[in-house]
Amino acid sequence: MMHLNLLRLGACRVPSRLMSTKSTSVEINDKTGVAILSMCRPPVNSQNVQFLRDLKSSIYEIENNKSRGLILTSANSNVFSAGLDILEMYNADKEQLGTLWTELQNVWIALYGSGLPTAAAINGHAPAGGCLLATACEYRAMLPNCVIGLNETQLGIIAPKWLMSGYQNILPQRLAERALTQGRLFTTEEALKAGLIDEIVNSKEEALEKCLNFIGTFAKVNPLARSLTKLQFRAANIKEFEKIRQKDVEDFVSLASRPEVQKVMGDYLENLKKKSKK
Ligand SMILES: CCCC/C=C\CC(=O)SCCNC(=O)CCNC(=O)[C@H](O)C(C)(C)COP(=O)(O)OP(=O)(O)OC[C@H]1O[C@@H](n2cnc3c(N)ncnc32)[C@H](O)[C@@H]1OP(=O)(O)O
Repeated sequence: MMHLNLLRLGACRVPSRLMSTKSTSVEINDKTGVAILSMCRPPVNSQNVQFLRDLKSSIYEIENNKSRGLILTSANSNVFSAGLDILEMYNADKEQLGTLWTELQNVWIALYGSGLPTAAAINGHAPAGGCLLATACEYRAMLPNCVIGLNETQLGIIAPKWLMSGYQNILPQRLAERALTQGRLFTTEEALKAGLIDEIVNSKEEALEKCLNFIGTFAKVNPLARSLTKLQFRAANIKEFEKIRQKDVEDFVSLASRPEVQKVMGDYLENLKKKSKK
């Protein structure tokens, strides 16, 4: 009887810390049952194979533990995620490129296809793969003086359709096309104006609070009805992705291993290193 009461009170249903991997940590808010998934691969949460595998397993763990929602954020102070780890794409062989891309696909489908309410507390820059993660979520709160966007064309690579779908769900077609072809990074203020983010916040705490409030708006909605409705909106993108999944890996490998694309990546990396030494 006592055990039943405890369960009703939720006292042992939700642990305060669920799981950690090498590059992620998950905390459950005891009051709300919402999971905060923090990415922690310093300095910039660049997405290598291990990081992507950790992220995927944390997302599924949160989903399987029947949390009430998922908030994605960064444990680093000024970067949400710098996107794919260019060091793992530069001078990599075809097998390594294929594995990296497959893991990026796996994370995207885990997050984009999650039935839970999802929100991104963007407490730093979110270029490329960082923007991909943020736009796979349903809501975004972001700190000022940061950038977000899909800048792939600047690296000589093309964002395939599935990768653009979060962007396309949010931005008007004309703006999305222009931003993607330009490889544009939006400042926080521009992102709010364009509708790419929902709120500008002054601290990570405020970002988390806004995300919690967003997830709280579903408190009185039947979770199954909510989740199926969300997935109806996303079904066409998911179906299309599943159809081309393998070919998409082959296309990426073929593009990313071209000498001219490797050269752009090498130069880009060198510029990044020069900038960080200044
Ligand atoms: C078909 C293809 C579709 C492709 C889909 C996804 C592709 C990608 O995700 S490609 C990755 C694109 N990412 C970027 O263009 C971001 C590059 N980084 C930055 O612009 C800045 O680092 C950032 C604004 C995120 C943060 O700026 P700072 O806080 O000033 O940090 P630093 O620039 O000094 O960087 C610190 C340190 O990290 C290294 N770094 C940064 N980004 C990456 C990265 N993506 N991969 C690997 N390494 C990265 C940077 O070189 C510095 O290293 P050190 O010089 O050794 O300190």
